[in-house]
Amino acid sequence: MATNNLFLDIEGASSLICSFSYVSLAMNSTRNLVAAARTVAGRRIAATRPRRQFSKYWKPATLPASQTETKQNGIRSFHGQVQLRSGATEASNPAMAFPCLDALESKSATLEARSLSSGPEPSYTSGVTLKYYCKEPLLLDWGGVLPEFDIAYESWGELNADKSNVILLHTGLSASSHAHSTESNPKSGWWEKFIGPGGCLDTNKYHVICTNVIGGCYGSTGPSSIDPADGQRYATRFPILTMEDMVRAQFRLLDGLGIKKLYASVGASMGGMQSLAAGVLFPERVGRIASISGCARSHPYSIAMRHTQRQVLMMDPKWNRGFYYDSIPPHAGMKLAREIATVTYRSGPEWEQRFGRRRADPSKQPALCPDFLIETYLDHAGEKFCLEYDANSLLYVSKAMDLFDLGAKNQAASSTRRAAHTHRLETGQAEDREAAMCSLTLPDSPYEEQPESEAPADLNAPVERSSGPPQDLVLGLKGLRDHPALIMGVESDILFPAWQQREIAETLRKAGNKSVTHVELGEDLSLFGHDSFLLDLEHIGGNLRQFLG
Ligand SMILES: N[C@@H](CCO)C(=O)O
Repeated sequence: MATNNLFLDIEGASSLICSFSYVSLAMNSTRNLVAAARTVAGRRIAATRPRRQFSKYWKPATLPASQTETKQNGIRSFHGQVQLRSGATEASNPAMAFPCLDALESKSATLEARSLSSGPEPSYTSGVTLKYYCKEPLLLDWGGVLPEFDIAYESWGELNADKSNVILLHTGLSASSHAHSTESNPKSGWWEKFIGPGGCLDTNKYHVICTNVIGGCYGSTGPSSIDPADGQRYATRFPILTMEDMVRAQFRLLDGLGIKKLYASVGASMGGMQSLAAGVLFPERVGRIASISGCARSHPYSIAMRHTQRQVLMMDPKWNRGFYYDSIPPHAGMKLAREIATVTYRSGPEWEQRFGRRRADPSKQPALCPDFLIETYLDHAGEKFCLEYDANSLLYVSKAMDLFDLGAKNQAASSTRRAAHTHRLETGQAEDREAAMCSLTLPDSPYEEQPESEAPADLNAPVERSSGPPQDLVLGLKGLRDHPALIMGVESDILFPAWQQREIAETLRKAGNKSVTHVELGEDLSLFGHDSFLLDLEHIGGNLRQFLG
């Protein structure tokens, strides 16, 4: 039996009205309804009254006064109300209602019923796309292999005769290839206003291609795909990915389409990382680069923010170490992860203007569930996303972002690893499964705080600016010295802060690039933080249009 939507109302000292509804495939007898109500109520008040006390003291005083049954998609839901009488002394204060938790349980119940009646059915899909199937294996940077893979992609604008007008558009973390509406999928895309005839990505001139990244869940091969080796979903048997792996897969698509060189590689956020990586990996095949709100390597704060998202998700028991595809997806963990992510995507100043300190309903008592408008906004953002995107994709793609580092040392280490793994594949040596498994162990002793230096630090002292970008990055980006580059950032971005785009621009210049355009949008122009790239057509779009010519 599953239960949901419980509202508790303490009436006086001795009775409790328990409204309940639950979905069930079988249960409908009056006796069971009462039992359901008691179970539900007992669970809710367990925090203030241990359950055994509950069963001892709270007895049904009435049978359900009314009960209704609804049926949707073959799922039967029962709703009713029962009065329970208490024989216990009252606590000093009434127990609090938690509608936000009830809603979560309700969602679990609905999903459970759905999976029982119709089998698992992932809701993350963006509609019709083109698909490129690559039957050649893809060796990944950390030694994993995809024996074959699909790339979902969409395109807009005519491809010219010599295929020289292609713009490869890279997505942010959660976007699909659907950047703009198409004939087969007329829904608005995530850059609907940026792409089109005469637009920033002008489809009168350019053939724009956007792909879903490998590791994703919108048609490209990812953890929810079937492993051809055993016919089961990869789940967390999917190998660790890097940005460079995603870009290599995209270039396989370009090979398949006969496109030798891009007019431009364009992307924002994670796509801003990839637009640089494309140039670094395939300098001869990329004409120009636009990297918006991106970086040349992830910094610890952004890794930390993604770490917290992954942790809340992995702590959801429904995540089940990644093997949830036959069951209920970890929607609660996903919801929380998206709430944290949303905090990093927008900006304090925007929320100051938009929500201030307003509460959703100031006439009500403050609650521990979402209450301030900003809380209800985050709750909504989490709710919207939690079943749209595959949880394992979030883990893999976000980890790939953490691993991003275009510094020369990291590139060299990656090349060495790739050479060893290529040799293994070419000589047909079996993989050493032990070595390929994650052998990370927790440290024997917890992280220890380092002792403070003797002299007290002056926390208000101005931050010393280093004399220039790190040499490791300069060496790492030296292959881009001849590529015209647009590097754009937004002052209110806390996830990819503006200093990271300054760093890219300075690094490119130091590497000898004389065609770097660096634009930083101040708070007076763009208040939307990291997500400005999705919203600010005038400034983000305008500068991009100018750069592309
Ligand atoms: N809000 C964007 C930003 C991260 O790229 C996304 O979810 O994709």
